Parts: sequence; C-alpha cells; structure tokens
Amino acid sequence: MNSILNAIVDNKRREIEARAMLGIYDKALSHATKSVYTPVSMSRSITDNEVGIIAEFKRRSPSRGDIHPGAVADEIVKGYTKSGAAACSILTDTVYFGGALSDLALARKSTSLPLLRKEFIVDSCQIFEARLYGADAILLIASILSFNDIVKFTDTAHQLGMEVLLELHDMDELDRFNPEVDMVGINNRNLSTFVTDTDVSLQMASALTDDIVKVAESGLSSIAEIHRLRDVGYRGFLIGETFMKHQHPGKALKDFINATE
Ligand SMILES: O=P(O)(O)OC[C@@H](O)[C@@H](O)c1c[nH]c2ccccc12
Repeated sequence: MNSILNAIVDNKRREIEARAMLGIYDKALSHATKSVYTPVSMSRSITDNEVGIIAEFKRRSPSRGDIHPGAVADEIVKGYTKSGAAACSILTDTVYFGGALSDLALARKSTSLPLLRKEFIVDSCQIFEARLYGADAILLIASILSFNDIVKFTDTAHQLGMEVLLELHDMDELDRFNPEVDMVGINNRNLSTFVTDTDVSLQMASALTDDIVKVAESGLSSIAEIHRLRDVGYRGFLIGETFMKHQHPGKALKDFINATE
C-alpha cells in the first residue's frame, strides 16, 4: 500500500480506537436496526434507473484539494434527487475528504434515494454506524481488506439490511471478489498513485460475470465515456468532482443527464 492510502488507513484505525474508548459505537452496536429508517436496494435503484448515476457529495480530496468547501449536504442531495440521480454517495471521512457522519444524517433527511456510506471501512463498528446514520449501502475497498474481512463485513452489512459495493482496481484484486456482494465498482483512480484512467473500467469489464451489477467509478466527465461503459456492461456510474466543482451540483447533474438522452 502506498503512503497516502497507508496514512488514511492508519488514521482511520486510530480514529476508531479513540471513538471506541469513548463509547461512541455503543449506541450504533445496540441501536443500529432500531432507527426508523429501513434501507432500500441500491443495486435495484441503479438498474431501474435509465442512466444509473450515483452522485457523490465530496468537499475535497487528497488528489484534488478543495472541490466545494462549505458545501451543504441537504441542499446538494436535494438537487441530486430532483435531477434524477439513481443513488447518492456521501463521503464521511473528515481528515482527508472534509466529510462527516452528520452529512450522511442530513442527506438521509433530505432524500428517499439510496445512500452509500463512502468510507474507509476496516472495522465492523463502522458498518453498524452506517446503518444508524441512515445508509442503504456501504463501500468495501478490496485493496485495504483481506478476503476474510470482505466476507465478514459483507455478512454484517446484509444482516443489517444494507447492500455492499465492493471496489476493485485491477486484475490482481480479483482474488478478493466475494460473490455475495451486491455491486462491484471498478475504480478508475489508482488509490496508490492517484492516476485516473477511465480505460481501467473498460479493461476490467470482461473480468466480471454479467449477473453482477457493475459500477464505473472516478474520473468520469463525459457522456461519451458513459455510453462506452454502458456498451461493455456497466449499469452504475459514480461521479463526484464533475458535479461538485459547480456551485449547483444538482444543476450540473441535470445538464449531464439531459445530454445523455
Ligand atoms: O470525483 P470523482 O473522480 O468523480 O470520483 C468519485 C468517486 O469514485 C471517488 O470519490 C472514490 C472512489 N472510490 C473511493 C474510495 C475512497 C474515497 C473516494 C473514492
């Protein structure tokens, strides 16, 4: 693992330890499924949607720096909902992405679309927490997890009524594919080098069977790319910066979708 991804994961483990010592997970562990919200299927929402865009709420990233500082989650998620997103992705990492669990809670109050908790999940406590804050699905990043963890965390998410998007980046990670996951995302961004190459999704498409819902992630900014990826079997398209760099991300999504038709 490279240094920035290492740093993110090390920091995450320290955060989790500190939160556990403060008893912050106790409520999540005992109350996760008692929340009034019942998760819906994100994979179905994507395949039922004509375009299949998963619109991301992201203030900044280690590769881009500030994208939309001060962005307000409910406003933006409402915009994404009106503009026809199939689901939303909410970054909850604070140190590197400027997000927060409170963004997920705000987003939950603002939409009935499925919400993905976009986080570096390395401990099952984070999965209970995702459910407590209203997520419908979680992201599991293969490059930071063992196969056994992926199986265990998938099972936990399913027991809590949530779906799993498993993120892969290259062929070497295929040995961590768990057939129980609900969606597979191919990240065009190499999390080690931050180089983004949309050909990664094109090349990896044939490595996955047709029955799994495939999502192309990162660096997508044109309709032409969406069409090409659709042709090779992708049903979902996870897009952040292309929308978030605008003052009105919902409007940017609307223009993007209109251009797709
Ligand atoms: O803003 P972009 O290039 O459209 O990318 C969105 C999303 O794919 C990206 O934020 C992402 C994909 N996998 C991740 C894992 C962790 C943090 C962030 C990500």
